[in-house]
Amino acid sequence: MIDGEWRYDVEQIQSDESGEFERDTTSFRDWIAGTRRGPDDVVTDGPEPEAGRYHLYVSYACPWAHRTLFTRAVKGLEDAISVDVVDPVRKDEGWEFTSEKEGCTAESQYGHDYLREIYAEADEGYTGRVTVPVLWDTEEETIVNNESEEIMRMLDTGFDAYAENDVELYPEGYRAEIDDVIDAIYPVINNGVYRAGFAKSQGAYDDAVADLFDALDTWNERLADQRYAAGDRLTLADVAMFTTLYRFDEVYHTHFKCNRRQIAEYEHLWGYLRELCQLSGVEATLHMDHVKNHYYRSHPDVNPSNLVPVGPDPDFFAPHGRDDLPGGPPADLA
Ligand SMILES: N[C@@H](CCC(=O)N[C@@H](CS)C(=O)NCC(=O)O)C(=O)O
Repeated sequence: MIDGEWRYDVEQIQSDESGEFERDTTSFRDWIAGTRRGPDDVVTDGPEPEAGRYHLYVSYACPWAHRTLFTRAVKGLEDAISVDVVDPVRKDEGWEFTSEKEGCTAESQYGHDYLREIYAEADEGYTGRVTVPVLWDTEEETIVNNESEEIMRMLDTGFDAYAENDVELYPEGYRAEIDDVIDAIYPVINNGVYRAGFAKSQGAYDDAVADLFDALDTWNERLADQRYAAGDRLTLADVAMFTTLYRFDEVYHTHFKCNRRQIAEYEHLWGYLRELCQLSGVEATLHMDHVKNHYYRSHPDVNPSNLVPVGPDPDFFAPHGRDDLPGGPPADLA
């Protein structure tokens, strides 16, 4: 979108001169009062946390949006924060609301047909990409924030008064480690799969794949005797890791050519992924049909046939075998 106008001529996949995928930075970056940005950084101004005031726009397909849904689910914030779900397939008009399709909803605030209209509600001269997730403030009628890493922190740290579950994902004593893990895995794992899949040169692809599998090898070893990404407790670091691992074998391995190994071939990463899928509330956030339909049918440059592969159909609900490791899930999620 440029100056509030939807543009059809913008490159879907942006890259630099070496062929390396370049992700735009997001532009709505406000914070809700009382939430925690970092170990020593509690937000003092901004809109107040309230039940029923904030609304999420998500795609079930998107790993970034999935972070916000996962956080909302494990905290038990479903009644406090409402959600609209876009059509998984993104075509020329961008993210669309098609309530007749399985798992999709109408746009509940204004009855809009496209997510870009929500961006225009927030800023009629908006210039930038129209991405999910979006955290919407129904009182101020604007976008609070459209950066998943920040939204998950806000949902975790600002809404305990309205949460059904006693789950803290950014607990004292773990915060520096959580931040380190989130920062470390972003370029090589979370964005690493995109760097591989959207590379426009062999060199950029080779570098991305090498970084990605080096990181997965390291994490597989680390998770052999460590239950979660930042230690013995479930934290935001796991949320960040999870949404990429969940899509890996079905999508990134094939569609993004991250095919040195599948997650199912890594004993500890695979058990870890299964354990997270099996936490109470998480299954409702898993929509592999949306995931596969989105990736294989929304990137004509990468998959011109638009065909969606049948497999490999991993069994995320097979026993995970991690109960003997120190630590474990919060009681409300066991
Ligand atoms: N940095 C953002 C990235 C969000 C993002 O790129 N979302 C994708 C879907 S997976 C999107 O909406 N892409 C639309 C586009 O780039 O035009 C975040 O973490 O929230």
